Amino acid sequence: MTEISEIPPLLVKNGGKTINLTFKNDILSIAENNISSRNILEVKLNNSSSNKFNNSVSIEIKVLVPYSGGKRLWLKNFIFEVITSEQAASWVESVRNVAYKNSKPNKHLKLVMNPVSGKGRTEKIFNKDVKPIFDAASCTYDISYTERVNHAKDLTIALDLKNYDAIVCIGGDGTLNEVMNGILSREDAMDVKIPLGTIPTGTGNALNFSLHGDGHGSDMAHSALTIIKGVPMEIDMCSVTQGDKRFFSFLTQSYGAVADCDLGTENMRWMGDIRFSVGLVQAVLAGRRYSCEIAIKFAEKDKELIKESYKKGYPVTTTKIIDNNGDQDNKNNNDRSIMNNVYGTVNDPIPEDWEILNDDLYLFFCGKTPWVGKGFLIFPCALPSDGLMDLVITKRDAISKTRFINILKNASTGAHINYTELEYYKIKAYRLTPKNRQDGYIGIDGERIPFEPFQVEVLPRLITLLSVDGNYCHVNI
Ligand SMILES: Nc1ncnc2c1ncn2[C@@H]1O[C@H](COP(=O)(O)OP(=O)(O)OP(=O)(O)O)[C@@H](O)[C@H]1O
Repeated sequence: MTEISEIPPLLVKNGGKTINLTFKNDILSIAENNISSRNILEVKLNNSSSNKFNNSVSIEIKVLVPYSGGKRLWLKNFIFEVITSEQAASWVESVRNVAYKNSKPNKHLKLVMNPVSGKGRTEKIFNKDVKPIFDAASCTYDISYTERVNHAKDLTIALDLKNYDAIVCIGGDGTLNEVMNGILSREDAMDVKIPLGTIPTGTGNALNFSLHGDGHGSDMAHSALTIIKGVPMEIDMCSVTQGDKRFFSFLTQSYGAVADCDLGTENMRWMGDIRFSVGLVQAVLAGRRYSCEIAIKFAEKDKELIKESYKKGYPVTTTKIIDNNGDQDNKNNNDRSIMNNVYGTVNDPIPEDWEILNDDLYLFFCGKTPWVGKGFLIFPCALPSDGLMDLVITKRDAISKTRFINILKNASTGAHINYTELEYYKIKAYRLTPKNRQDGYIGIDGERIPFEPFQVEVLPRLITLLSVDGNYCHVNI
């Protein structure tokens, strides 16, 4: 806003009156709401033969105006007849410079569209809610439609990236996961800097909630705006090994009640978001026993320290948070050649300094993003590139079923982590070996993987996203 106030006022005609057009007064009063430079999509001078003013020059401003309590944005065009066209030309230039101070104007985008994501209305949603905003910002694009599982990954591997300013996934988190795995499977993976954006037409859209918070996470206009005006943000990726396979996760790995409710409720998709809550209660009441051995390389065990560090901005230099084993190098090293696992794979012996837990659990949930769905802020201290994963564990013998469900209800605000029965850690790596059952659910970024041991570690800053301000949406903990 400070930059906007630096733009001098411009005399224009509006409704027969001559007014001083400034962003602080006139545009704001017309829009009856606050407009920041981020919301200005395009401003240009027109010869009035093409609009309602005769033989004069007009100024046209396309902005996204907040409405509905600021939760939604509405695309509006304002047109004013200008008094002096020379003065107007320099005014337009100033506004453009402010509006695109931190981002490239007129981006050319690669859109990867999953037509079956969410309720299968992806293209309709795009055409109605997103395309007009991209057009208003003079963004151009070409679209590839995914036709099968892993198609987004294959498309990304084959993509000529130099043609684009960003890759935009129009779908859910599964589509994003495939595109990220596609980038990291390319021969030039270590040199790829192209940022990813997301239009949340999936069912969960965890990344978009993490970028924009609960209020704006499912809003198409906010998401489009972040693609147009967003700031690059590097994120860590979790390298997962299972059997002889290796792949990447950017959101979560889950075992226990949350995995069952996420993956075991495909038949309830018609319910939308509610299916997760219904599934969770079902899974817990069914009294399933989630036994496993977990070997963990801890970084920080003290919940209060984790919260304090988050408030101050990770990473902090407490003696506890920093461990060695070459990891410190990893964390501070900008060299993206660190695609190799520091801790080997699930087929190697467990490193000696890892701690082993053998417990029956309700929940094992590990992740890199604060929100894992609307109203589900399970990892409030998660950060995009602290080189660590956040881990939530609840042991069966520590808590009753109803208490567990009640604590998880508090995950809408992140307050669940204040309950002593819920363990919250920062970790570097772990191996989970399911026990006592032949089959069950293990979820990686919300997709099911075989019910077999798997190992995960964090590799720093491998993918770049477009974000609102270079961080995930701030959480008040
Ligand atoms: N044409 C297609 N037909 C069938 N499956 C597809 C097709 N295109 C993509 N897929 C698969 O659809 C799966 C789900 O996609 P996506 O995650 O984007 O949507 P979602 O499941 O609705 O959202 P979320 O993951 O946020 O819950 C992906 O794993 C992808 O492989």
